[in-house]
Amino acid sequence: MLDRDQVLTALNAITDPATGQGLSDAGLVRALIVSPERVGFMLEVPQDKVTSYGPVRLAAEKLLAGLEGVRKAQVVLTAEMAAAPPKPAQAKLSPQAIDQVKKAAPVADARPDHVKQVIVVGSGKGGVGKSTVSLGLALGLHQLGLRVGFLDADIYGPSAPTLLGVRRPPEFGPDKLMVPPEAFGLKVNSVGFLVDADQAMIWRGPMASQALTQLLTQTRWGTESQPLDVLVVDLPPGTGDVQLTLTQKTLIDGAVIVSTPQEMALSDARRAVTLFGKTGVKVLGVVENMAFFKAPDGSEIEIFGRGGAARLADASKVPFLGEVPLDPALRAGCDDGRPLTALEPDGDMAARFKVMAQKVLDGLAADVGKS
Ligand SMILES: Nc1ncnc2c1ncn2[C@@H]1O[C@H](COP(=O)(O)OP(=O)(O)OP(=O)(O)O)[C@@H](O)[C@H]1O
Repeated sequence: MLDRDQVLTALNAITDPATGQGLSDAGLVRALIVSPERVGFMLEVPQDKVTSYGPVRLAAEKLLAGLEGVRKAQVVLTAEMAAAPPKPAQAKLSPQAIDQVKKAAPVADARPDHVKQVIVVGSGKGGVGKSTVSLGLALGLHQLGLRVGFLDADIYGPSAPTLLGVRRPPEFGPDKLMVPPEAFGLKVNSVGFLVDADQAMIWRGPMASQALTQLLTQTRWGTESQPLDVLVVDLPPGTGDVQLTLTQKTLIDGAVIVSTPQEMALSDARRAVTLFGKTGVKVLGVVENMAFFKAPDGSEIEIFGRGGAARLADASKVPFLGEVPLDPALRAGCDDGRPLTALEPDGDMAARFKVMAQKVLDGLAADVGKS
């Protein structure tokens, strides 16, 4: 089977009319998908040159279709995003830096098409269970009867394909939008579907931001007749440029912050609460993950301490959404692509996430339609 490098090399046989370089070398090949069924990519060109690149798109598609073993080839022509805002230092932004970025690039005032509400789930620190909690919340919202999408925006460590056991990349529809695969009732898209995890890890800020923008705006999350009620976005950890890009690309209705009980995690979570507050995003609440472990005798062992997230929420005057216990079954479900709360919708874990989902809904503007 072809690999990515072979495809990128082959695409260099087509010349970019603007630079005279091969398409790959010119950096025009984005979101390349090489799977046994198909090869495709987004040809991303400056906004004012989209029409003139029509023949290049056709040539690229023809070239891909002619490669050995390729059954289906698809090249989508897309306009480049507006220039990225001045790149803040990764992670830990000072309030002054946030203010500067805000001035440079205004906050978005619209959501992706046919999406009623967008919530983001963030954490100051990595590894605190943000993806696990995001997915639990998304499934909880779905169990409350909403149409829910799950966007894995963790560019530096996409986990949705593993968490949900979905390996199939999205197809492109006739409207050139990605049609997200569905899993456990959720519409899912992830940077992990578009690139190898190792490749995503080395992306620089602006590229990561562009990939995120494409996932957000070029996915058919809903339709006119069946709009998505809530899109849950699992952010990368930290308070860096991806978080800020998002506030510039979509209206965000609220943010949920996940923390473990340890002070180190809490101080980073506090920073995340501040970041969203500064960028005008309503903080819907804080979740304490790994709050305790329930021993076989029923006692609750507080391995990492307990209650810090509730105190943080209190001090920051935002809601405390609830505790998630440390549970080997939750971990196993994540590793196997069979989420515990979907498999046991009446279990204790599902009940916890449903309560959190309800609190999230209570915090959102009341126009989320149940359908
Ligand atoms: N409450 C829990 N009980 C048991 N295991 C958990 C729990 N929460 C998370 N885990 C496990 O901890 C690991 C890290 O979780 P997860 O990937 O959700 O964290 P994360 O904050 O999204 O990480 P990062 O963003 O740094 O990649 C995973 O193996 C997950 O299954």
